Amino acid sequence: MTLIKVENVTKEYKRKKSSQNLKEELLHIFHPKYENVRAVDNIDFSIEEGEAVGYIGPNGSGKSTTIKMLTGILTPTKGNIYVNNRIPTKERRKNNREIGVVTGNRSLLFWDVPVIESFNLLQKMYEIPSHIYEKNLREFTELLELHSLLTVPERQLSLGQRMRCNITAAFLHDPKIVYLDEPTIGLDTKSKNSIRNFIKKINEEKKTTFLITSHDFQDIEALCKRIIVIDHGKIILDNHIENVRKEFEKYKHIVFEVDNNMPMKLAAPIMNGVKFIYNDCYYVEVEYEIESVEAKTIIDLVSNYCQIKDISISGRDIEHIISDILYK
Ligand SMILES: Nc1ncnc2c1ncn2[C@@H]1O[C@H](COP(=O)(O)OP(=O)(O)OP(=O)(O)O)[C@@H](O)[C@H]1O
Repeated sequence: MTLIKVENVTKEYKRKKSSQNLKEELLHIFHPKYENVRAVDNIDFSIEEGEAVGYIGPNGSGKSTTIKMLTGILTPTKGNIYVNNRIPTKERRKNNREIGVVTGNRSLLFWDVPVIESFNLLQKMYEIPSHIYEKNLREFTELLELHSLLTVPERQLSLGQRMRCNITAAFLHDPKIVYLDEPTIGLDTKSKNSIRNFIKKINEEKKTTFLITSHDFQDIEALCKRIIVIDHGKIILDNHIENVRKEFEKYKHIVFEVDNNMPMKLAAPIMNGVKFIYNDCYYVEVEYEIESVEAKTIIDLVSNYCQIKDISISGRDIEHIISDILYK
């Protein structure tokens, strides 16, 4: 079932025009001039129930604007958005009950009261039946290790602790869809892993649908099978990560563990599509173009010069592939 449908959506902001000189600046105080900024430009996509989709793009490409339209905070300038068959801006209250939103820079908790009090207030706001609330609270406290944090006010929590509590707050009412805007920004590896494991579990067990923006590609690779890439407000790619890898991956690396000190770079013949990246007494690293050379050819070549003890072959990570698509 399609849960999110975005059809030919454009969003323009009105922004005060900046002036070039003091005279113009003074004139603008009395007669301000405005210009339109097109943050999202005729985008189209749909997301099925239970999918976890990575929404990726450089700073200012239109990700947050899209999420704000999906949550009903902003109205599209053009086009249609349907979330669970509703127009979010027209049925905001109903929409709000079915979604959760987590952003790295806005909190769902009250600053000065113990975390558990914030959770209790959310239960009342969302009218969560007691048995569901208590079950979720118990489960999430366990998964995100919140036991010692529940009695502490938000202002006394570290960034990672605050994010774990915010994630809990966003999931207490069993939302159908969760928008995660930079959920692991500024966190250490342990906190990132704990949040990723939690999201993965909820996605798998409750079939919750996720749209995730993150500049950390490890979040995207850990959580999403599909990515949508937006640049200057336009969608430039919408595909499964594995398909993107297959389509755009041009090079692979082979690292050989060897047991002699042959200067490969000098000894091996120069081959088209093959580059010696590194070699010392123990390791040789080769980059090869997958279209023109086979891994076997390189293995045979290296084995002519060295005793090979171990081999590992790796592709380029998705971050580099996307960066090539965006910037080349
Ligand atoms: N309230 C606003 N008024 C005017 N322009 C805005 C407003 N909000 C965003 N913009 C502009 O719209 C464009 C898209 O911004 P948006 O915040 O959606 O990008 P983003 O992809 O979320 O960026 P980031 O990765 O930095 O969070 C930018 O050019 C931004 O300057």
